[in-house]
Amino acid sequence: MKVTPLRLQGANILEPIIHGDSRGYFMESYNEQIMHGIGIQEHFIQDNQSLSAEVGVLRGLHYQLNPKAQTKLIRVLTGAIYDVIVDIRRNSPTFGQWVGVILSEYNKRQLLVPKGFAHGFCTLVPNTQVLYKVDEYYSPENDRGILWSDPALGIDWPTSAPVLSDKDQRHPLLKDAELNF
Ligand SMILES: Cc1cn([C@H]2C[C@H](O)[C@@H](COP(=O)(O)OP(=O)(O)O[C@H]3O[C@H](C)C(=O)[C@H](O)[C@H]3O)O2)c(=O)[nH]c1=O
Repeated sequence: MKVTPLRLQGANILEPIIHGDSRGYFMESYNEQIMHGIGIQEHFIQDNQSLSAEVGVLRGLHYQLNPKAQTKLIRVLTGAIYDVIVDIRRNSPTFGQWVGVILSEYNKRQLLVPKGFAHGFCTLVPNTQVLYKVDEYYSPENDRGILWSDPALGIDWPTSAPVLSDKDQRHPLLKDAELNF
């Protein structure tokens, strides 16, 4: 497993070992012992999966408040996404800063998103399926969001006219968001 720290403290790109042969490939997409060996001690308790049919579907920016804040381990099964995380830890020196990475079925990269980050992605190809592990259960009462197009964030999304859920069209700006990290 190759680990590449991102410039926002605690966020990492993980690249598993791919065992290719004439049939295709095999990889251990998740191994708790290896995760613990590289310092990722979280115990993931829920797996999520989403399918986005179109290019330009944007889901986010989402997070759960403490005490139900989630660490997320994200990967793409089919297709490709531009995956974005935003540091929303009030005392962080990188508060309000974001990083974007491409995760795809081809690069098989995984993104570890620590608690205290808002997360969102935009699909780059049709029929993109995203899988992700979380270490806290879904908590609708603690589910919050930040507007994808918040000018204070200036996220360089691959489209200026994404396909959004009604909910994702109505999130507050970061300056107005409820935070407790
Ligand atoms: C997150 C979640 C949702 N749901 C239900 C709630 C809704 O009835 C339906 C769709 O939920 P939502 O529109 O929040 O799904 P996404 O827009 O894909 O949001 C997710 O994708 C972004 C990128 C994230 O980072 C979040 O983890 C997650 O919120 O699934 C559940 O039953 N369990 C869950 O864990």
